[in-house]
Amino acid sequence: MTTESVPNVATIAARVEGARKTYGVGGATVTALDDVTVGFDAGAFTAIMGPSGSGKSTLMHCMAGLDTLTSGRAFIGDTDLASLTDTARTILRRDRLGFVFQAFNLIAPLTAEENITLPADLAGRQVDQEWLATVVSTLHVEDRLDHTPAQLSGGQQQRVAIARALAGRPEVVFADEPTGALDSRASAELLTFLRSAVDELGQTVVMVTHDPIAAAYADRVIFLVDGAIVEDVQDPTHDGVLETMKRLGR
Ligand SMILES: Nc1ncnc2c1ncn2[C@@H]1O[C@H](COP(=O)(O)OP(=O)(O)OP(=O)(O)O)[C@@H](O)[C@H]1O
Repeated sequence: MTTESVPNVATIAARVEGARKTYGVGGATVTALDDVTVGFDAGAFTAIMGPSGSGKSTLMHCMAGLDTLTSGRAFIGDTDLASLTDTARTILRRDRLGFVFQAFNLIAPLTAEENITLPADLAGRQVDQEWLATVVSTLHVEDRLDHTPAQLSGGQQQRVAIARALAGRPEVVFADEPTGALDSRASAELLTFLRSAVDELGQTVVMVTHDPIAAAYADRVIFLVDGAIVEDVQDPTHDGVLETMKRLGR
């Protein structure tokens, strides 16, 4: 078989196969993920939605090596997370993934720039200055780099947190309710920047959200109910996402 005959499939940045996650034992067992198989394309922005308790965070945490599956497999690129020791998983998270959480988790006494380069500095890694300059200018924080978090607005702090997540040029950025603590203007700004990280910087973003407006920024939305994927929508619109949420009765 020549390479030309190999179908041109998109690269999958992260995926789970037959993922199950249960908590507790005996009668008190909760099934958080119930046989989920899904892949997330590299260079795409995917949202994960679903009602409270449907398994969104569990799916993200198991894919990002923050938690382990009860059965099934989780991969970052070609790396099977179950094949790694705890230490190797920690290093994979540090070196290959980026995280944006609802709480910005910026370090107060450090400047924006020091916060952005902290993960690389802790790992003893060189920061790619050219990439860093592109990231900070895409996020419009280049004139705020010597400010401390207290001197920045909430939206600016969140952009610095995104710059920190992107600084190591991660294979996947996992964002858990990144707009949860922001007003609508700062949310729109943040989502626009996540969109540019995908469109202009070629990054891969997977975002958990409850917000149909936020989900409409994504290329694709998957909906979870009771730990299973019930809808998988390409090019979502705000109205379409609302309609799906209504149809799912949540
Ligand atoms: N550490 C845990 N121990 C026991 N049960 C848990 C634990 N973590 C999650 N669960 C249960 O697993 C199910 C899925 O939880 P998960 O946090 O993934 O849902 P979610 O969709 O992210 O919810 P939310 O939108 O409220 O954050 C829920 O029933 C939850 O109560």
